[in-house]
Amino acid sequence: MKHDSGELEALIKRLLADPAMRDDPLYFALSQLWQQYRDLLNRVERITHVSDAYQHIARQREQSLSMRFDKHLRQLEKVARISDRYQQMLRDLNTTLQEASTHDALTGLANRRLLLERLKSEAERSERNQRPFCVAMVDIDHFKRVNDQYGHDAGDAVLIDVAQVLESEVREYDLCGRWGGEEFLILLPETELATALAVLERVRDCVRQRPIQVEKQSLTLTVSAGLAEHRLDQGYADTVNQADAAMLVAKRSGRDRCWAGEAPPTGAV
Ligand SMILES: Nc1nc2c(ncn2[C@@H]2O[C@H](COP(=O)(O)OP(=O)(O)OP(=O)(O)O)[C@@H](O)[C@H]2O)c(=O)[nH]1
Repeated sequence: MKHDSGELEALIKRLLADPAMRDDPLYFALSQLWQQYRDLLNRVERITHVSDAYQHIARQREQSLSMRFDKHLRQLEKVARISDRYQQMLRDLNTTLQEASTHDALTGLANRRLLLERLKSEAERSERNQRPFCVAMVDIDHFKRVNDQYGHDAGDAVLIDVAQVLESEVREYDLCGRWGGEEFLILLPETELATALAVLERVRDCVRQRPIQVEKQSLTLTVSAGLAEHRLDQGYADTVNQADAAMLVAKRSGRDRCWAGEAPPTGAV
């Protein structure tokens, strides 16, 4: 006869509870077996319980690890964002410093330092390629009068205005910078004297054609320019000096003009 486990357990309980069974020789063996069976069951249940608890803790730990991981990830993302912003700030600052060290604060044109750097590299390039380049020195005529009559601020505004005209009139590959005071230097790479003179005549004409507003008055300004072509047997500083000397000839000749090449002997103009 086959019992299912539930029926069998109920049968054993009934037998062990029956007083008439006490004298049965199998009673002792059955009760011992029953006790062993229950002890075994208790132990299995305890082990299962411990295992369940362990798995629960492990799950919780896993969950809190992933939560901790997410939190750290968010913190790292925040740090990365701050670091990106910081690096962008440094890059901007670097650009500003670079700009300030190479450009004139008033006019925004290249400053003397950048002009000298470019003159040096242009002289080297010219030697390598055996190609000429020209340097022009441009000076505003009677600029002191503007300062004297309208004040230094008006003089500054005039410098900015003239600088804009020069910058917009030279070619893209020319470099126009402020040499100092009311003097501007234009570097014309790979250009012969005749072409440079044509560019400078156009620039000069533009300044004269464009009245500048100073304190509700319209001023007509002129510039004088001196031009020199770089020679391979001389340094770029000599070329700059020649352009300066040529500019002084233009001034002495009556201003509002360009002078190209060697200065005539003293007293000839
Ligand atoms: N407003 C202003 N004036 C400046 C600046 N730098 C130089 N100057 C003035 O530029 C004037 C130059 O005068 P001068 O060298 O006598 O030359 P000029 O009056 O232009 O006469 P010519 O060059 O002979 O035609 C001086 O009054 C300087 O003070 C500047 O940054 N701003």
